[in-house]
Amino acid sequence: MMRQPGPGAADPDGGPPAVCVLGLGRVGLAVAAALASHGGRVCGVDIDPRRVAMVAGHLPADDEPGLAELLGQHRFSACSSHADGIRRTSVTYVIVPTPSDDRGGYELRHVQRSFEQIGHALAQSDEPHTVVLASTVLPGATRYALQPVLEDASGRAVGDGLDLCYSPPFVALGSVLRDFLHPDFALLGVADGATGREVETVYRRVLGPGVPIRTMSIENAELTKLAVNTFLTMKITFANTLAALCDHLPGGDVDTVTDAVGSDSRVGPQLLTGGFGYGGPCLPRDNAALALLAEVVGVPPELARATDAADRWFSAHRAEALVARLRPESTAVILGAAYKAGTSVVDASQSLELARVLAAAGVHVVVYDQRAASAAGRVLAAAVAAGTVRIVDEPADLPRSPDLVVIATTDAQLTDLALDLRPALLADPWRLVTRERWPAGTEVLQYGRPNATRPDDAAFNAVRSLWADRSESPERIGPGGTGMDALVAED
Ligand SMILES: NC(=O)C1=CN([C@@H]2O[C@H](COP(=O)(O)OP(=O)(O)OC[C@H]3O[C@@H](n4cnc5c(N)ncnc54)[C@H](O)[C@@H]3O)[C@@H](O)[C@H]2O)C=CC1
Ligand SMILES: O=C(O)[C@H]1O[C@H](OP(=O)(O)OP(=O)(O)OC[C@H]2O[C@@H](n3ccc(=O)[nH]c3=O)[C@H](O)[C@@H]2O)[C@H](O)[C@@H](O)[C@@H]1O
Repeated sequence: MMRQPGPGAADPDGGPPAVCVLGLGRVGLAVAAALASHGGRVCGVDIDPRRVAMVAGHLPADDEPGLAELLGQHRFSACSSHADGIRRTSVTYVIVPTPSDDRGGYELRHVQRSFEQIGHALAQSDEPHTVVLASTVLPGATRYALQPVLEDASGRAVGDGLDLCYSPPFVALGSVLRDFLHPDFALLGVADGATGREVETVYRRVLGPGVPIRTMSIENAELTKLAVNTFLTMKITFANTLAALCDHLPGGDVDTVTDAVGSDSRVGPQLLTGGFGYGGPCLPRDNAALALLAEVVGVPPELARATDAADRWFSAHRAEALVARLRPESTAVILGAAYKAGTSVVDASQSLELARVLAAAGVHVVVYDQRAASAAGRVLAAAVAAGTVRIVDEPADLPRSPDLVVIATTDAQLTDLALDLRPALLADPWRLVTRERWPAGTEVLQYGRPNATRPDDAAFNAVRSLWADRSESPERIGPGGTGMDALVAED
């Protein structure tokens, strides 16, 4: 094939390397905008024309803080042609979906397709190029499943003017720009010691001098990404375990405990808030992937599995407890449909799972979310069609004095709304309603604190039995009393 010289390698203004970002989704669009905001020329490419149109400001962008202001800047362009985007740049970031597969790993078909497209574009040029995978994958995938695709399609070998790196961002939805530009560290996996220089140059410019770049092998970087996410879920689940223990302790208060535990610098305070369990497009799937890797190489997978099993157990147990408090035909309002405050994303939302459980028990459920109502409607389409769940985005459409209100996310405006509704029972998993605001006539249930408005002697008795005559100790204290061991064993 005839190779054409590409204009890619150097920026015409003599600036930092020009970057192509393949995949302008929830993460890619903001990452591309962040790269362009710091002086580099960036060309985004997406197979979805609506995402391409967002870059020029022709369509409203995602509701990421700061993103709208960065669209339409002259250094940031987008197109639908992989060849155009790649040949005008010297570094290509790939941030396309890697959905979970039925074993718990990540599907690679979108990344493979992207690597083919990059390979075909690079086959036409002799210019040096660096390909950086940023999507979440299992350790080994980049080198063993994806590098051959790139080499076959380009007719070039990695190491010979073609660099391959793995560099996933640590960004949470709702703060992608901030997290990308100000991370605790940047993670850079390189094919061998001599590669990755172009990416380091990009990072040095974008991230500033204070951010360490952890450069390591591709496989170590793949594992590091997975390790951070799975460690975070373990931390959240640990906080939820403390919350469930505090439910049964006279005067228990999970925030007092986690504040103190988190102030130990070996532990740290972040993601140590007991609440509603973890959801979203990322965290719920990463333990399954780590467990799969562990199992395949013969390492105990139980730690990762137990985290997920405990998370599911807490959700199911909390939902059952609410169902037990309601009669069929009762009305329940769930405030917040997204997996966390500040986003319209409903993937693996704990709130929608609760809606399903309550509706299945015959409760009339109304879910409120200003941003996520339409996405929630798609997820709960069957229940909405059956008339068991109603989804609204206007406070005026909420029923007054329902039997139950649940404040599902930490969105500040939901607290006022919950109080206005004057429910009989108010479930406040995140303990957002301060005691002086508890409305008269409403029973308030806060996860991680004993039910102060209706003290439950049975819960305290469970603790007292620790010191009772062993013959009187209830079975539930013994192993298996919660059914958790069965859950782990089933996985
Ligand atoms: N959502 C999150 O908070 C985070 C996600 N990640 C990882 O980043 C990756 C992407 O995630 P999201 O941005 O959430 O996905 P997304 O689904 O929001 O966006 C992916 C984009 O890629 C585009 N695309 C698919 N195939 C393409 C191709 N061949 N060429 C060009 N564009 C293509 C799609 O049209 C879509 O716009 C996943 O691996 C995810 O695990 C990493 C950190 C955070
Ligand atoms: O790899 C990824 O995709 C990303 O996954 C998470 O980002 P995200 O899922 O957007 O959101 P988080 O803010 O971490 O929250 C995740 C879930 O944990 C819950 N959570 C969070 C904090 C906490 O203390 N307790 C708790 O239950 C939240 O409500 C939410 O459901 C990580 O925070 C990012 O660093 C990572 O890059």
